Amino acid sequence: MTTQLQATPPKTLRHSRRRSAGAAARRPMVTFRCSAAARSSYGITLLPGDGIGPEVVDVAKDVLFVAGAKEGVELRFQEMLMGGAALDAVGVPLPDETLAAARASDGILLGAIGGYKWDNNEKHLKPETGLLDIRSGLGVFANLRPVTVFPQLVDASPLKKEVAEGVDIMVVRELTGGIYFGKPRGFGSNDKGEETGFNTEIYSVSEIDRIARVAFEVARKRGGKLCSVDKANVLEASMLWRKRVTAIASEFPDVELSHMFVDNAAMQLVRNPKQFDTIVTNNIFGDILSDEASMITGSIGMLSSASVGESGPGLFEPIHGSAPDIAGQDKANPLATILSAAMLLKYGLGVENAAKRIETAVTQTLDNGFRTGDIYSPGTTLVGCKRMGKEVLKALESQK
Ligand SMILES: NC(=O)C1=CN([C@@H]2O[C@H](COP(=O)(O)OP(=O)(O)OC[C@H]3O[C@@H](n4cnc5c(N)ncnc54)[C@H](O)[C@@H]3O)[C@@H](O)[C@H]2O)C=CC1
Ligand SMILES: CC(C)CC(=O)C(=O)O
Ligand SMILES: [Mg+2]
Repeated sequence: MTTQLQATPPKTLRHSRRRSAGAAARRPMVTFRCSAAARSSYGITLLPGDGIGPEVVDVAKDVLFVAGAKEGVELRFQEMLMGGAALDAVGVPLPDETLAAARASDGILLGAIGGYKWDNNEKHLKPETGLLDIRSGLGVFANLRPVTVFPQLVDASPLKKEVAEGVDIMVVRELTGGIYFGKPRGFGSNDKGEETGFNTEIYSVSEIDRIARVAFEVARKRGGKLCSVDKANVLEASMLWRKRVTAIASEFPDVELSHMFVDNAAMQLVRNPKQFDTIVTNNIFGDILSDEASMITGSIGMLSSASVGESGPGLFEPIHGSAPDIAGQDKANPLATILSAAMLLKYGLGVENAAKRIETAVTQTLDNGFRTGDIYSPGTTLVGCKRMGKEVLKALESQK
């Protein structure tokens, strides 16, 4: 299935202008939609990465291919090196060829990167640096992480049934700014000669405004409620964040905006997650809160994500890491990556019917009682990563 890719990537976000009068109406608005002309053939870059990454991508690739074919869409795959696998093969975590191939493709499906072997590498030779570089290299500043409790998995959640059931949150995480990218950063020493390590949390107005607009757009299409999570009681970067999110709210009078400090948000997600509809937050808070929120659904192995920018292909990946503790044992839950493939079809290519097919096949597989270890509960059938993939494929193939 691996072939050469064609260029002409679709735009995943586009700027448009409202036609009505008024200052707010004249401001550019980011619209979260695919603007690609419908085509029948797309090139997808696969970045399996490390640990369980290749296991889950292998499974999701087949599901993606079949879902596309069912809708008359041909998907051509090209696998590229990334993360520790790239370090071992060519000495860098993000080879130029990988970034070029990703940019020239129509969508990117990434597994996960990282592992003990590279943990003590210098910063520029860490798999994680490759991940940050591809996100910024593609300009995918908006990371959407849906937190959806499948009714079949309510018992897998560590929360009480009445707290977990029906939870449906979209976390919109800023992905290419903040403390993961801020300068100065590094190691130094203080006036006592003690070694120090430091990073910088920094956001500009334009970075906040664009992620806020995406989040308001997303909230508008969902339950109309947006909660902005920050630490504006302490951090200057958060004070600016809150000021700008509040200012952008005037462009979206139909969306109800609230603000919450991140420490409270972490607590509220466990106490009463159903109070949230859409959450917008910075890079590091979004990283941490989405891992926390994943457990409401039963497992981190259930959470997919879509990362999109103003133009160019989107990056689609499960929110989990390379899980070295279970790698190579066929224990990984591939559903987060399979659902990321569905997001690729929906947000990346605009082939919404194919995305729905995958979602239906996942639901069917859970209805049929198949569970990997992380979402297992008594009375269900314990399967490995490969078998789970086969069951999803079977459900997909049985669709008309
Ligand atoms: N996007 C990425 O590629 C990410 C990479 N990482 C990297 O991954 C490596 C491991 O990091 P950890 O902190 O252990 O986080 P992790 O997300 O890899 O694993 C945390 C725990 O969740 C379990 N888990 C994760 N995904 C699972 C799945 N699909 N099915 C079943 N169980 C699953 C793991 O077995 C582990 O017990 C590190 O090198 C880290 O830097 C971490 C997060 C994101
Ligand atoms: C490995 C980090 C760079 C990122 C991360 O944990 C994430 O994006 O979820
Ligand atoms: Mg993370």
